[in-house]
Amino acid sequence: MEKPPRLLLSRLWLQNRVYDVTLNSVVFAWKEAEPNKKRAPGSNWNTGKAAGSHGVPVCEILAVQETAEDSHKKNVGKWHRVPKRPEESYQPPAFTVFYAERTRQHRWRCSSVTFHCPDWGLCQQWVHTIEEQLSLLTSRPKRLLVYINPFGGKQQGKRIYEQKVAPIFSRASISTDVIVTERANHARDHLSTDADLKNYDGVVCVGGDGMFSEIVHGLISRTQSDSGVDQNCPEETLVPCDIRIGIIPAGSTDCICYATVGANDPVTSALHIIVGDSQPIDICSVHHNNTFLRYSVSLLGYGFYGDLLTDSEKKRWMGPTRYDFSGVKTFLSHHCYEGTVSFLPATDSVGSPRDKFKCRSGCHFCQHSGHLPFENQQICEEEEEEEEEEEEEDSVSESGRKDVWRVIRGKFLAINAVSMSCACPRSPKGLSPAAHLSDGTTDLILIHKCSRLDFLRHLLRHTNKNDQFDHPFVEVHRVRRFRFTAKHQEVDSELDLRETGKGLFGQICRDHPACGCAAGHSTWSCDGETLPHTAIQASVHRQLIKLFARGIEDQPVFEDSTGVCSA
Ligand SMILES: CCCCCCCCCCCCC/C=C/[C@@H](O)[C@H](COP(=O)(O)O)NC(=O)CCCCCCCCCCCCCCC
Ligand SMILES: Nc1ncnc2c1ncn2[C@@H]1O[C@H](COP(=O)(O)OP(=O)(O)O)[C@@H](O)[C@H]1O
Ligand SMILES: [Ca+2]
Repeated sequence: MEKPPRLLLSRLWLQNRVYDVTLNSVVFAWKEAEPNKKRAPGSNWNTGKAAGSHGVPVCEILAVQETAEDSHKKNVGKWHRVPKRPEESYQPPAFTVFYAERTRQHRWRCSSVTFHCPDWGLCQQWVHTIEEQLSLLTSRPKRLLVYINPFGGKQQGKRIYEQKVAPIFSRASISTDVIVTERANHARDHLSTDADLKNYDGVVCVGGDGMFSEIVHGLISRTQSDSGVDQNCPEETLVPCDIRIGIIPAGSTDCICYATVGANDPVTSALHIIVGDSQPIDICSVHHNNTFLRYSVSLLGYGFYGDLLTDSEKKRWMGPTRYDFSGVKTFLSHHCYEGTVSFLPATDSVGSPRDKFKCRSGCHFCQHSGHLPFENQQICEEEEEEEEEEEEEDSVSESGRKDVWRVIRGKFLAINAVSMSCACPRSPKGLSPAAHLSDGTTDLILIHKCSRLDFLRHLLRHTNKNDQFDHPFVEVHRVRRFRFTAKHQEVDSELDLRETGKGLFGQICRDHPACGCAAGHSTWSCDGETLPHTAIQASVHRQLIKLFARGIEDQPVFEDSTGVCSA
């Protein structure tokens, strides 16, 4: 590949050693000019191939500034390798470049390097030229609207933002308006009606998956109402949201952050926001008949995860450990639930949930997978309903494509639909390790009735390398739409859930220990919120929102465009 033209080349000092420092539009690099001299061990950083050679992609430079004011003495984030200054009072002209550095397990941190120049003119030339290159990076946000949930996770959201994130934003000259929420749905309501979104290049969510869900609901609702789209219509094609969302993890599960960045680390997330990353994300809309219920980004779960969540809500005071406590309790109760799942498999999708390879940064599947128009799917669905077949039902859509709705009746311990892997610290590979972030599909995981021991074996496989789908009682399908109806609703279809309410069904549940599965029903948990209906239909909307993320990187790879840069 042809090297971009060099913009600057100077011989400068770094820690009393002489370096040849270069800048082109892609890489800022420095190489020791006298490499044979004895050097302190461990002086390479992550991109160093040869000892004394270093490079930073321009797109990962956070800021540059003249160092006369001795900026590195300020308490800005967690800076590393603070350069030594000459002892004498005379301060030679110097500039500092702040950049994102990769460390272990997909974490990034702030780093900096300070070069001393022979004169101020050269120093200013470096600062201006680097600033000029940064100003060409148009995907970087300048103004952000930040929502902090002070009660998420371990109630550290405000502290995390103030101590770890705000200083880095300020270093990168990002201006922010910060709203600390005062009640649940404060952020959602503000975004869906009041917020003047034209003033911002992005929205930042400091909290967990539940808080992120609020932001998503606010933004999607706002976008649809601005475009005259009716969210209550399940077949409606929704309008994608323009504005990107950044997640600063400060919740209990933080799976959306973990599954899109590879770590749940506030500094890493802040750096992905600053460099202006963009990762589209699939969203699943959930309806009950023609009533919109919620959007799901991570886990839409019935049975095990629904019951677990319902129980854990009463234990919010426990913080994140409420999930482990309720997990054990729900596991021991071992309820299964009878019902019918029907789904439209993503037959035109090239991927499968059993694939060995995973969705990674720049994923080819996500970029190229298409999606069926809703009209075609609707035709198939109606034919399926008329025929009332139990097994598979085929039809040919108007486009000539063969669409297949499948219907599965059974007794389930869990029904999980995940539009992304749902990787999180509890399960680093997630509920569906090969799920894609933005391919327009969701992985539907059905755990049929089985023994406690078998279910435990299945759960344990979420924490090790074994395949959690390789059990006779587990099936997994990659789908575009699905429906669920609980057994009791099939028997008495006239029953109106809206009138009878959750209280009555709670009673039915307790009255019928669900080991027999005949009458009990569970609750759907949707990204940590419970849904008021058990009969639902869900549709995936491909790439409806965008995050300040880039997906999980396999191995950091840098272009070697100066002959200095490396991996
Ligand atoms: C035996 C160990 C089994 C470990 C199984 C771990 C599977 C974990 C999969 C987690 C998927 C998470 C999907 C994300 C959901 C979130 O959107 C959502 C909201 O998050 P927020 O509170 O941050 O706002 N979070 C949740 O719904 C919570 C899911 C919690 C999963 C914890 C599971 C613990 C299971 C423990 C079983 C113990 C069996 C022990 C038998 C002796
Ligand atoms: N100021 C607030 N007071 C009470 N609840 C809030 C507030 N702000 C947000 N919430 C709600 O708190 C819930 C949990 O938030 P989240 O940040 O996801 O934490 P966690 O991961 O611990 O569940 C969300 O459903 C959100 O709507
Ligand atoms: Ca997906």
